[in-house]
Amino acid sequence: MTTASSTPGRPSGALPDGSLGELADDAAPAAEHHRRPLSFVRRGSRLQGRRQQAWDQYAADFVLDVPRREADTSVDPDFVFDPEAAFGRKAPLVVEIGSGLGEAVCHAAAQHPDWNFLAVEVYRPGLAQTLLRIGQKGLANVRVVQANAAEVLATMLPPGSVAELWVFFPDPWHKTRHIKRRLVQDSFAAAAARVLQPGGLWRLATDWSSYAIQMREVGQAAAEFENVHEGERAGSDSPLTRVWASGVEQLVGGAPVRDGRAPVSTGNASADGGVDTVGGWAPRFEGRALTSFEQKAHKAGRGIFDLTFRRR
Ligand SMILES: C[S@@+](CC[C@H](N)C(=O)[O-])C[C@H]1O[C@@H](n2cnc3c(N)ncnc32)[C@H](O)[C@@H]1O
Repeated sequence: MTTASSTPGRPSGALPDGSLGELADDAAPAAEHHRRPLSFVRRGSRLQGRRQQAWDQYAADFVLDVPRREADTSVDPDFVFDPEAAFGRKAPLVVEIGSGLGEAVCHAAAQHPDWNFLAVEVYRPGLAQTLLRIGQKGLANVRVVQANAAEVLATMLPPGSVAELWVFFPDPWHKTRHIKRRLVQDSFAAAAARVLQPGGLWRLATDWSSYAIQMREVGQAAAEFENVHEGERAGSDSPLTRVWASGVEQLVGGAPVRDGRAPVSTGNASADGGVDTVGGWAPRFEGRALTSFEQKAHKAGRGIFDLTFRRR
């Protein structure tokens, strides 16, 4: 395996600073939807110090060299990943989308040396940090790819090749005008269904109630999935009821919402006055390491929502 391209490209439609700007996704034709980098804005890809060293030392063995289409995070739609060739063995494949600094994927890979793990992330410093962890832990069962998850799911992964798909703390895009950028929406569920094997699990977690509700709706609306915890943790046992009652999401940056301004999270009101009668929440996934994102959420007193859907 060779390293992924180290020359940052620019997605078509991107601004000179590499960001997509406010109008870029509005301008995208519908057919191009899955390959538009809607869910992320480009951040610096420069590596320094230990991260650069880790990249130099480990990228050749652990970073997938995928053919690109237009940007350094795109994947040529004709490219199909061969897990057996990449890992040198046949084993259940776990794919983590938006793996960040690699905390969850590397922890799980150390716990399950008999499984293969693929970390999908657009942020190069995050991947370099993941390589650092791979090296420190001496892991042989992790590969990483710098790529837009939507394309990985739509074309790169073979159908039915994934045993578990993980999406932990995806960017919440909580402002109403940004909600369309969220990763987990109907098109994502269809792509997840394509890659998961029958009986395979799609695990999700978020600390944003409005995203949690959206995830629950997306999963329950997809005919290919069943909620493993249908109806569980409803009413006073629901993390949603607790968050609604706590008012924690009525804060912006720790301060109360100013008059006339929308609360951070939308959709907080329900017809029955703030009790979640639907439920369907999973217990906290014990295989998920406590990432820095989740720690920050705990510190701020935010609720954590877990969901698990099974591919029919
Ligand atoms: C809030 S962070 C959470 C990281 C990690 N899952 C955790 O719990 O610590 C979300 C991550 O998703 C990545 N991301 C966002 N959109 C993505 C996409 N379309 N494809 C791949 N990664 C994406 C971001 O770069 C970011 O690192």
